[in-house]
Amino acid sequence: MKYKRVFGLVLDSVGTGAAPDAEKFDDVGSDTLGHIGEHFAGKLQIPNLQKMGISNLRETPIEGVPAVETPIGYYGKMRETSAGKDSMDGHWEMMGLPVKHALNTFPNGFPKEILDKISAFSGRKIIGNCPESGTKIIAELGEQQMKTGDLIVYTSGDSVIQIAAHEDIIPLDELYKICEYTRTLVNGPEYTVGRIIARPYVGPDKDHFTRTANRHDFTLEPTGKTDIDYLQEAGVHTIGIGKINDIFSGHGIDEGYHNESNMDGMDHVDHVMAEDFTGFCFINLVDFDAMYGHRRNPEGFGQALMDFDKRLGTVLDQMKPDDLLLITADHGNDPGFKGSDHTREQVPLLAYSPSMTTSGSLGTRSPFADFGATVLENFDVTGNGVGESFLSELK
Ligand SMILES: O=P(O)(O)O[C@H]1O[C@H](CO)[C@@H](O)[C@H]1O
Ligand SMILES: [Mn+2]
Ligand SMILES: [Mn+2]
Repeated sequence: MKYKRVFGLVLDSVGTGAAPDAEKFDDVGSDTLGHIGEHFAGKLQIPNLQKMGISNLRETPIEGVPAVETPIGYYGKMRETSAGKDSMDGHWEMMGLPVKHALNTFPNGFPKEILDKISAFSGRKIIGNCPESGTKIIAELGEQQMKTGDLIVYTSGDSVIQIAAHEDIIPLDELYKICEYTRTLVNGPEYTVGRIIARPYVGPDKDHFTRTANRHDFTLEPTGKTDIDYLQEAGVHTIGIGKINDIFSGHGIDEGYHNESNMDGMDHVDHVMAEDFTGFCFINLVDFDAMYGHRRNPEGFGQALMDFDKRLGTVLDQMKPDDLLLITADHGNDPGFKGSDHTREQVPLLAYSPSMTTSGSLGTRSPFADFGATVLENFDVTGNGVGESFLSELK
C-alpha cells in the first residue's frame, strides 16, 4: 500500500555487527548492539525495538533481548557501500547518493597551507592538529585556550576538521565564521573534506568542561541530487529533525528542527506526528554516537537506548494506519571496541505500520539507498535509480 506519512528514524551509530568489508576499516569484531547487550548482562530492556524485531534481524540475539516469535512488522539489515563510515556517507547513501571516492582524512595532522590560512583569517594560533577524541582534547588543551585564545583544531578517523572553542573565549558567531571559511578551503579539487564541525564548550576548568548543543556541522554540498531533493521537487512535504539539515546542507528540506538532545528530538517527532501532512519526516538522533559511542561508554549507550525505547512506545501508539515508520542507523560506534572512531558495521532495518497484517524478513539489503528508494516509490517519485524499493514487501 501507499502511506500518507513516512517517518525515517536514524539511530546514529547503532550498528549491528561488523560489515563484510570491516577489515578495510580495521573494525573486525565490532558489534555495537551486541556489545551493549553483553555489558548489560541480560538487563537491557528495549521491549518496543524487540517487538519490532531488533533481535530477529541478528544472527545472535542481543543478550537479554530474545528474538520474538512474531514481530509486529518487517526487519532486516543494510550494508553500506560508501568509501567512508561517517554520518555524511551513511545518510547520503540512504538518500541514493553513495560516496564512491574516499574523501581526505588527516591521520598525521592537517596540511600547513590550510592551517596557515585559518590562522590568517581568524588572527588566532592553532593548537592540537591531530586525531583525538573531542572530550579528551578539550581536557588537554582547553585551559591553554582560555589563556591564549588559540583555536583547537583536531580530526578523527573520518574526513572531518573539528574546531573546538570555549564559548566565553571565542564567541559562537566567530567560531561559526571560522568554520564557514574553513569549509571554503576544502571543497576540492585538491582537498575534499566531508565536514567542518564547530565544537563549542563551556566550563571553568579541565575537570568541568562540557560541550554544548551549539555544535554545528558544515557539510560538503551534496555532489548530486538526493532522494530528498526529488521528493521536494515533486511537491512532497519534507521535514528534517536533528542533524539532517546540516548533513544535506539544507538541500531538499522544507521544515527543519534542531535537536538539543535525543529526548528533545523525540519531542519534535511527537510534535510533527500531531500535524496533518503528506510527506517524509527524516530524523537523526545523535546522542548515541556523540555522547556514548565515541566516548566508549556502553553503560550510557545502553541507557540511552532504553530511554529512546520508551519514547518509541509513545510513537507506536500514536501512529495512524497510513503512517509508516522506518528505523535504521548510519554506521556503528561500538562502545566495547578499541579507539574512539565509528565502526564499519551493518545497520538494523525495521519497518512498521499499524495497517500491516503480516510480518517477516527484508533480508540483508545493500546499498543503504534501498531505504530512500522505498520512500520514493511510496510517493510515486522517480529518483536517480540507485537502490531497490522494498515497499511491495510490506503487507
Ligand atoms: O570525538 P568527537 O569530537 O565527538 O568527534 C567525533 O565526532 C565526529 C562526528 O561524528 C567524528 O568524526 C568523531 O571524530
Ligand atoms: Mn553518525
Ligand atoms: Mn560520530
